[in-house]
Amino acid sequence: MDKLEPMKPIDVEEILKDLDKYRPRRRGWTWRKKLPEGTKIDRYEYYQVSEPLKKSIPLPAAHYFNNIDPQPDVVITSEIASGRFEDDIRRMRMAAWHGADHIMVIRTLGQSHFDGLIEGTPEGVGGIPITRKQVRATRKALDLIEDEVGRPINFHSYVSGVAGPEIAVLFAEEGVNGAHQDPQYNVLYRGVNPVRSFVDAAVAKKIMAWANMLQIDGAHNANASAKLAWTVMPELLVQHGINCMYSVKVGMPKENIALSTVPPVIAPLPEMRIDLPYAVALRELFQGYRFRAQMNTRYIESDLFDATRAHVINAMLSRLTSADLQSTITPDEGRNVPWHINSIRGVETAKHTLLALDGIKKYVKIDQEAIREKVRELKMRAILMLEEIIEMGGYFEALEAGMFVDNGYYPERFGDGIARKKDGELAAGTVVPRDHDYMAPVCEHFGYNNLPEGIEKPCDLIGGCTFHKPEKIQFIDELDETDNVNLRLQKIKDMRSRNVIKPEVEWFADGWIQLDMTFSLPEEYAEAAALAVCEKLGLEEPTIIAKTVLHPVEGTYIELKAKVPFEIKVDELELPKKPETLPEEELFSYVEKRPIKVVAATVGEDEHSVGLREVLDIKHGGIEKYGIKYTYLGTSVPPEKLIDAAIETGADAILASMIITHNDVHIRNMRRLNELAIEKGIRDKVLIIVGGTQINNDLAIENGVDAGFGRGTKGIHVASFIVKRLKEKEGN
Ligand SMILES: Cc1ncc(COP(=O)(O)O)c(/C=N/CCC[C@H](N)C(=O)O)c1O
Repeated sequence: MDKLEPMKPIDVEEILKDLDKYRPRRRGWTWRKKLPEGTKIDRYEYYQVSEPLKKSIPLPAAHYFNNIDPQPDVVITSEIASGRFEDDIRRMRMAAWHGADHIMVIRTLGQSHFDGLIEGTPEGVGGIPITRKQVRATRKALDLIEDEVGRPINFHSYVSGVAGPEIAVLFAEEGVNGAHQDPQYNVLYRGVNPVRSFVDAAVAKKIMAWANMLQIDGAHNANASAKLAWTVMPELLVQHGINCMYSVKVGMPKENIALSTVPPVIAPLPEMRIDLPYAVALRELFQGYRFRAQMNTRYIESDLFDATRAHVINAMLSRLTSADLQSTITPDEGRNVPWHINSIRGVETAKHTLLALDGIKKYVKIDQEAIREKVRELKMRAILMLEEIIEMGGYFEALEAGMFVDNGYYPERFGDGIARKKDGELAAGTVVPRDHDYMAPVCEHFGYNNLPEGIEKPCDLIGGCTFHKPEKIQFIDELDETDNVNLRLQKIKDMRSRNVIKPEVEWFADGWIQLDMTFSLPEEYAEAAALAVCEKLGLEEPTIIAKTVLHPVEGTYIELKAKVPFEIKVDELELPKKPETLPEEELFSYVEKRPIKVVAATVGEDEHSVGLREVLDIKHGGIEKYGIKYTYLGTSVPPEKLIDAAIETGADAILASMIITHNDVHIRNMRRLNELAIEKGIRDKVLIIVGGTQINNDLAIENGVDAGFGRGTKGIHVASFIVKRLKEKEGN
């Protein structure tokens, strides 16, 4: 398959075909192609955008502006890790269409403790088992997806754990474009021996540098682990410094070294006043490096709205300072492994906020004087901490003394840091000094290597290594016949062959749905009541995933997930009838011969007019475009007035917009219009057409009018209906 069928799901079996022969089309990271300042998109000016996509899904409000879908200059990450790569691939396509060009896959739980590579396609827990087959299939799928959207997509995972160097080689061989690599992560959060971690990191970083991979460091983990994250701000600067310098010393170019920066706090703290000086200090200290911004997972609760607000603030911080990547931790990380919808919501939030703040620095500047003192203080604290680390004898000694992730605001110390023994922890004593005659005939190998004189590259000694002779790569297909993608695809094939479907949240037809409900009960009763509702609905495994106390006794909002016990037969689905439209030429010529007049208004106490104006005005392709003349009476017009106007103007049709449906007021207004037209003796002379977001044709006809148009109605739909009816009544 050399390209995706536009309106067909990705065929995973096609992806898996000839995987042993697949070679990555490129190596290394790709940045977005920035457009010049003042670039016009439609009639609007932008200052921080990049080349547009060929295919994409714009933001919800784009349809007001000719459906433009500007792409910010900043790379946007979608973090995907359902545990099944065949479903991850589908979500990657969704995310790419919404504007993500950096796909990051979390690894299955504990992969950092596997001391070798794993093979095949087992299902993961909390993330995907990174294996050669999974990496290759995913990169091959991303090739197709990037061709479909028209922009390179960066595939990213993690080089850590006791098999870090092996993972780095795998990624370099398979064209992975970016990876987290920070030895401090191994030490502090995976309990790997410090010396082993740093030696492995040097080996891995050299390979990543050769593959031109972007590196993200692990500083964010400190303020995602500390009890009070703002207190580790000085340490974050130190951690970034350690990993940056170590990476430069190994030979990594600065433009490939991204500092992973997440804001230390969140509301109810005055987050911008605390986070902004930190963000400014970081960018001043690390000029020339890259910045990967990300909201702080530390504070993500299960409230999607709160997580989204945090996300907006973080992207705003990026625009007020600078960012090269904006990572979108899915807002649901606080409640379950990311679901499709929440991965997409995360990408939309980043894109929306970055566009909303496009060029904001033209009007809003940081008052460098006002912020100077705070920035200076943070730098001083970090420098003092570095000096003390040196006095303690260096990094490993400071580590043993528990200097890191201590909750004291340095130099304050609480003594609750994470201490790791230089000669202890996982894989202690496994670093063996290289003998004088040590020689490894492989390329990009860090450190002492007693190579013979005159060879062009080390692997010439063995006729090529896997970096220069990829045909030497050993591709293993599957090792576990009970846990692999072929078995999982069986279920998908079976359902597709029977043309049945189930709802899903992360895996194909996994059966899960999300419900929310509100009870006028205190929270514990509301939770019990919500579960009871699910039981009565016959749903399985109802589980509460979030709740909001609206008031201790007045009300509680509950969100649940539950499984549906049935399948839906796709063939039996009744698709809503699309409003028929006549060819535009036919509309123009009919109205030219037979002039049409309408009266239009938003009836009742309804002030919404945008939708109706779109249906009327030539600017939006409204009925005016076809020569139909309209008299617009405005908003909150009583039905009586609309009928009188129809009589005065001899209108052929009445267009009544009804957005408010509270207490069925829209239904009462429909019936009223019909009754009044009958009373005034014009019912057979005038078409009554109603419209609104909650309106549908059946409802309209049931309540005595001639047609009802819902969300997304355009002028051509209404013009076609009027002309069709007049033709039926008066002949051609
Ligand atoms: C420097 C480093 N190395 C390895 C791993 C992963 O390591 P394991 O495979 O889980 O052992 C991590 C993970 N960070 C948390 C998730 C990513 C976050 N959502 C982010 O986008 O930054 C890490 O930070």
